[in-house]
Amino acid sequence: MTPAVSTTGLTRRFGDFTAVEDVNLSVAPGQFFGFLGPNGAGKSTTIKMLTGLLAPTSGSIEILGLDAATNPIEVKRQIGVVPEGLALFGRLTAAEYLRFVGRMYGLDRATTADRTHELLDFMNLAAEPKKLITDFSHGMQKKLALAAAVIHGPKILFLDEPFEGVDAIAAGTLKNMLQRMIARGATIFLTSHVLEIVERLCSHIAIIDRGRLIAQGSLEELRAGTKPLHTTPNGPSSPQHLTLEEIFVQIVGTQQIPSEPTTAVLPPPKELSWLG
Ligand SMILES: Nc1ncnc2c1ncn2[C@@H]1O[C@H](COP(=O)(O)OP(=O)(O)OP(=O)(O)O)[C@@H](O)[C@H]1O
Repeated sequence: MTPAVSTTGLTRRFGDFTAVEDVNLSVAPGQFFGFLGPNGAGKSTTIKMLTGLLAPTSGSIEILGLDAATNPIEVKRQIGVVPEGLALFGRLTAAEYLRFVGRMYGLDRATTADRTHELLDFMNLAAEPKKLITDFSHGMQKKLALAAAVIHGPKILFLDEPFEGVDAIAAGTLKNMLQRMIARGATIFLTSHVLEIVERLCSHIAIIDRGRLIAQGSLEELRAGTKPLHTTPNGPSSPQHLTLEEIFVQIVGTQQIPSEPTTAVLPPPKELSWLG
């Protein structure tokens, strides 16, 4: 089966510093994929390259079998992105912003209006229609960024630290949306430095440390430590027979694994029939 995302020898240097080195990732369609690693490991740099925001120094990226370097427009049609900095337009209202994004993706006016309405409702952002995005809380901005990332019904969604600074209720709404997309066959690639988030949501995981991929596999394989973990040929020694937590503690060098916001409260299910 053609992978949803695959990279070969993906490398990014900033001057003399190598932020991402020889990363070979493979994400199958329909996977909820967690890209885990401590601060500064290279997660954002990798996701920026996967989404066309940053050019690799070397190596290649394929999205749904398309070479990302030679098919940038087609790739952008198939993906949605919530980047680290959210990249919203602060002087617009949420509805104005979603309408703008929908039209940018080539949706017709009626479809854009319908989806804008549905998404604002789903994300509980419909109560203050005149409020400017700049006056939104961080959690509201994250929800809006996710709404904008899915308005065109992408097959793959990339999220850089989607739960960072988000309260339990907003986190519940975000998770609800992501699980809905997975149920409809979409692929999700999220970065996090929080083991708990990745363990709870993701079916497959890769772990990056100091720019190098040190593990990749299904959650069960990595948790059990029964299957040798994938390592890059010249990478660090294979962390075999360790649980995911032990691997992560080894990387981060502390038992103080950051914890997720408290239990999520899911809003009642609503229909977003075009999603996924
Ligand atoms: N534009 C840049 N110029 C120079 N160095 C950079 C640049 N962008 C990232 N880096 C460096 O590359 C390394 C990886 O950064 P990156 O943001 O990818 O890490 P991360 O895993 O996403 O970390 P965090 O969890 O803290 O967001 C860091 O040492 C960072 O300082």
